[in-house]
Amino acid sequence: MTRQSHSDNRQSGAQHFSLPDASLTLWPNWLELQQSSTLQQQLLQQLQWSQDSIVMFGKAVKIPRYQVWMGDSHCSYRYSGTTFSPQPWHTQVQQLAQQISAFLQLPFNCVLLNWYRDGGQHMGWHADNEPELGDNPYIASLSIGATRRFELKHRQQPWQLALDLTPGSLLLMAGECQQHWLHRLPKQSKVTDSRINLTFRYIKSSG
Ligand SMILES: O=C(O)CCC(=O)C(=O)O
Ligand SMILES: [Fe+2]
Repeated sequence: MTRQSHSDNRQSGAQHFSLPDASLTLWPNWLELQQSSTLQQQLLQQLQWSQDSIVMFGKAVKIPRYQVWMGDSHCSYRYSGTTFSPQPWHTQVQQLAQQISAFLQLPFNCVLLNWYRDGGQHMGWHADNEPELGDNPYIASLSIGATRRFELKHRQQPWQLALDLTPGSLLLMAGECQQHWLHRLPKQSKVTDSRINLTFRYIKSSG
């Protein structure tokens, strides 16, 4: 009997969710646990995390998590009235982008990293539908650290879905997901461990 390598197992574990107006696929063990925890330590120590502010009702409010925007130099990103220039690629993160590109057969040139210190930190309902991402953007979301719930709800219909994003899981949101659905990472006050999520994206270069 031959032993399957980890990379062969990745694809076989795919879970596809057939939702109206969206395509969602989850690979629960895309990274091994040991790889996830090494990566988490590196990213926590080596990246310049910042707790940005956004303007809400005319007031600057700190967002309830820490972020890094990273990628190719043309990948600026406008979010709640502020433009973020990308930090240059961190070697490990760039390698991950290349591996995920090869695995999914899709190009990625930038990534938003979110660090949730504990279950009190969160992200509210939104869609990743910024114009620079183009029509029907595909987004690959890699999670490491604490398991957190990820929720989706349809914009017009009473349809909802909740997933547990475990460490090492890779979630692909594609199709018309960002147009018709919202997603969030709710507070989970019982969760005491921290989590990092990387959402790999593709921004076309203008001109
Ligand atoms: O932390 C997560 O799983 C969600 C992140 C997310 O939705 C985003 O970065 O746009
Ligand atoms: Fe998002």
